[in-house]
Amino acid sequence: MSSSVTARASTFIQVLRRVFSLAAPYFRSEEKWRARAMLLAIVALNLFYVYVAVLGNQWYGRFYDALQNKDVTTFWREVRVFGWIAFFNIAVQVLKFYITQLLQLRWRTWMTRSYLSRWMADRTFYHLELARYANKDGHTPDNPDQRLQEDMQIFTSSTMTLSMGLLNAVVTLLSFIGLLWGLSGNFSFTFSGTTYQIVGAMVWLALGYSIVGTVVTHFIGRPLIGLNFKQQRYEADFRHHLVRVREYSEAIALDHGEKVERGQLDLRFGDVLRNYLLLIKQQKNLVTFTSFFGQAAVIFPFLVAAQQYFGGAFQLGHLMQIGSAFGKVQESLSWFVDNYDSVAVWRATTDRLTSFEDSMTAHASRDDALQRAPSEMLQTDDLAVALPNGTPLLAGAALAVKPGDSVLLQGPSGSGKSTLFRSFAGIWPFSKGKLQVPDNVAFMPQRPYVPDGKLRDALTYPNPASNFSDDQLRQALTDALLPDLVSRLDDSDAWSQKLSGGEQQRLAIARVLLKKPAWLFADEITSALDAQAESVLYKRLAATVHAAGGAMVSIAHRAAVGDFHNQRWTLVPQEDGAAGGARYRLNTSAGVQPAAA
Ligand SMILES: Nc1ncnc2c1ncn2[C@@H]1O[C@H](COP(=O)(O)OP(=O)(O)OP(=O)(O)O)[C@@H](O)[C@H]1O
Repeated sequence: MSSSVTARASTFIQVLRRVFSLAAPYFRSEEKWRARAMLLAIVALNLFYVYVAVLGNQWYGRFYDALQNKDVTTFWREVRVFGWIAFFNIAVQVLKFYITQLLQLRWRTWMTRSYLSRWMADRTFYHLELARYANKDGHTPDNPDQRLQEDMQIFTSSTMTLSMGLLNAVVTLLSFIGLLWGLSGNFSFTFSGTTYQIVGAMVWLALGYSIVGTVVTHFIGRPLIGLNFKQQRYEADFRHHLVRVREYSEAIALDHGEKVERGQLDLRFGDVLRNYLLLIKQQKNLVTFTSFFGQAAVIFPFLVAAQQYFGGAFQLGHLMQIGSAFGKVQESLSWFVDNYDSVAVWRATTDRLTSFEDSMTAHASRDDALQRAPSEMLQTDDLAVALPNGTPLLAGAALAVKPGDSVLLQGPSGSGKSTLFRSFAGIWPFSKGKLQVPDNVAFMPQRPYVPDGKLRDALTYPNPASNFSDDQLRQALTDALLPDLVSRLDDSDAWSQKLSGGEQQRLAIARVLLKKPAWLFADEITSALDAQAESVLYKRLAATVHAAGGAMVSIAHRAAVGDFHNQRWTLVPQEDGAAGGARYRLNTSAGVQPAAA
């Protein structure tokens, strides 16, 4: 029993630590003075709110006594006093609400921006995705979009609401417990002929009542934490799949994949529903208990004090004061009971944000096994490339590309050509060895990213369109064999959906012709183009990089592409157990045998 209590206490401390490490950075940030001032104001308003409640309780005594004594003068005076109490009550509530909301909003803004910066920095967003597919153990966070959007909103608002609620409860308890102690007098009862007296009986009763309530609530509500955690995850998975259907709408429609997608959506929505049902059932039990607990608390103090009241021990005002003070003490002691559901959601959110935070921190402090150095040429030494699950793909590669070269990289599908490019680009974290890379490099992936919006922005991505003149933009489109788009620079559209595959490839080539990099790594950039366009564009690209004093390395399956290159590297399958255990070895000695190779 005691070991389980110790374990719970240490879990509770861990949760508090997590909350602190998530919350503290904002209050230490460049906005700290404003944030602390607002927090202080909210605390002060909360304290004042409790003070107004104490005044309200005293007012109860005077007002009901005036009613009982039929004292009209006091009655009207107390009505005026009530007006003031109500005025302060309302004013404090409004101010409290407004400042709390503002602080929440600022906090969320700061936190979201800071997490976004970290997520987008150092390719964290890409590496976390790679890690997630590599580790199916659930340690890497799912749905970062949800963490950045929904979880941050819940965390900041719940942390404020719950912490201020708790503060309110503690201060209310401290203020009213003394009051209740004074009001409750001694409670006496006779048992086996002996009369016992309990000092401050009402306080002890409120305490006992609330402790029982808290324990029972915790017992009934504990599964809610895990269920809420899962609920947020299932909702995010469902939303994510909907977004994928939207993104790949055309491919799905062409494949007649509606039925499969519908099945997948039903599956994910099924998870949402099943878990939600469990949540509802658990919440129903909790609501049943907390409602009973709340209702019983209304009548409980009157039942206890009735005997003394009818015996003439005190007046109606005193009885009403006892009822109200008992209510306040019990309410504050039952803070946990009333907020169990919110605490469960808040804790699940805290866990999700902590795991996101941890994986970003781990990513930032990782050791890069690939040593990169700047150079005039591309050179690798003992380069090893593996898959995210650790399977070696390529080992011991020693490569060199000098300015003026143009290299064609070939090999079976899935042999690791694109992954080798990812290593050259420094984005593949599963690479080892030494790599020297020149600057002024452009990498062209198999599937170019074409953002929605104005065509000029898509053309210059990721640089601002204002870096280039309209003439330059038009020339690049013409050179990339996209004359029809020349007049549409200011048109806004979903270009990734509207442009054909070949047009998107030509748009990516136009980007390169515009930026004029010295080094170019091109991955299947003309696979959707006809032979004539392929020939024209490769020649233009080679001329661009060579004019800038660099070189070009291309991946292409089509043998004809060999005509535009003077060297060939080939990925050749290795025997099992060959050096490094890698699946492929890179043969760089083959010359280019045009077309027929
Ligand atoms: N993010 C990833 N997670 C797990 N495996 C991956 C990932 N990316 C690539 N791979 C695997 O690495 C291997 C090499 O992939 P890569 O895309 O480099 O091949 P490729 O030679 O360029 O193929 P293709 O000619 O078909 O484009 C493949 O087996 C692929 O499944």
